[in-house]
Amino acid sequence: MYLLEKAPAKINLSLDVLYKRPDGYHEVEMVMTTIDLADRIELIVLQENKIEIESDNRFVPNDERNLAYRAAQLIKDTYNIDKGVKIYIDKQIPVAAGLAGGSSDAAAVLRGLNTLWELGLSLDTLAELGAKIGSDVSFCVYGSTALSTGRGEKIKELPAPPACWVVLANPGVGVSTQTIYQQLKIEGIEHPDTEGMVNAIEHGDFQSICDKVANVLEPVTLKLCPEVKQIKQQMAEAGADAVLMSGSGPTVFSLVSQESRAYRIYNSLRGFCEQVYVVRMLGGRPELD
Ligand SMILES: C[C@](O)(CO)[C@H](O)COP(=O)(O)OP(=O)(O)OC[C@H]1O[C@@H](n2ccc(N)nc2=O)[C@H](O)[C@@H]1O
Ligand SMILES: Nc1ncnc2c1ncn2[C@@H]1O[C@H](COP(=O)(O)OP(=O)(O)OP(=O)(O)O)[C@@H](O)[C@H]1O
Repeated sequence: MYLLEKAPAKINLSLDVLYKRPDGYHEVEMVMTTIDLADRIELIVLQENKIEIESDNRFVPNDERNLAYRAAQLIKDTYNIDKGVKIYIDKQIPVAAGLAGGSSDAAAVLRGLNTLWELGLSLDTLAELGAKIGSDVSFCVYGSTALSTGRGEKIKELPAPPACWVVLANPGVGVSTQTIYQQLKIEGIEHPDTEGMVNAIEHGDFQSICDKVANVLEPVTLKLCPEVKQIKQQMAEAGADAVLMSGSGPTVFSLVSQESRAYRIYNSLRGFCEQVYVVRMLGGRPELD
């Protein structure tokens, strides 16, 4: 038995940190949406009781450090499954880039194994399981657009933002999420207008969405990775409607209402940046089979 599952990347349209919690995590308020840059996850049921990971990307671990492996292990342990699975990861999302590649792979494995092993679990149950793997996994289980709170695992679905183009540029250096949160100084943060962003999305107001994009982790990553500033400047000069770093970075994205301008930005960054993409925002939730 075999199943193919798409694992789309996310971008943070706004990211606020409220305080550091006693458990070491940070209380956040984030608006996230999925884009059509996606890994392809192939799942093949094995009769032997083991989990195998294979990937074409040398930065992707092939053992229990892989979030996709942990997702399969969690499903097996929770529901006493004594079958195995081979997981092939066709990596399209840059690694350690602030685009939740690993989290989305894990979410795709949760959805896929739910189908393959006929477990009949709801998306809500899969999202609860996902929170045990990582803070971004619950969002990735649902996909679409959402306000995430708590440490990121509490999800309130929002309507899809107005259709637009998203240009992504990654300087080709990975950034550790843990390091960025550790170096954030909570006092003095200029908090994004999260409520305003949610309103803008609910009203389908593209201009207001562009005005309100903000990420409190951006200045922290900027210090470690000055390329982020250069990419932002170049995107703005080439005509982006909005420019922001996603998650803990270092990927920078532009929102652009017109295809021709999106390609102008893309062309201005090619050669300067290792990985540049033009994609669309996705809107809806994935269907369970
Ligand atoms: C930066 C974002 O990607 C934005 O969407 C997320 O907040 C991070 O999500 P993630 O990579 O799934 O994070 P996890 O794997 O749960 O945690 C990685 C590390 O980031 C830090 N972390 C993460 C989430 C959070 N709300 N507070 C934190 O302080 C912790 O040090 C943790 O050890
Ligand atoms: N399936 C996976 N794909 C990519 N990296 C993975 C995967 N599983 C584990 N990892 C490890 O996780 C680290 C972070 O990778 P990932 O691409 O998920 O980062 P990210 O996009 O910055 O995540 P986030 O936006 O959730 O903080 C990598 O350095 C890698 O070693």
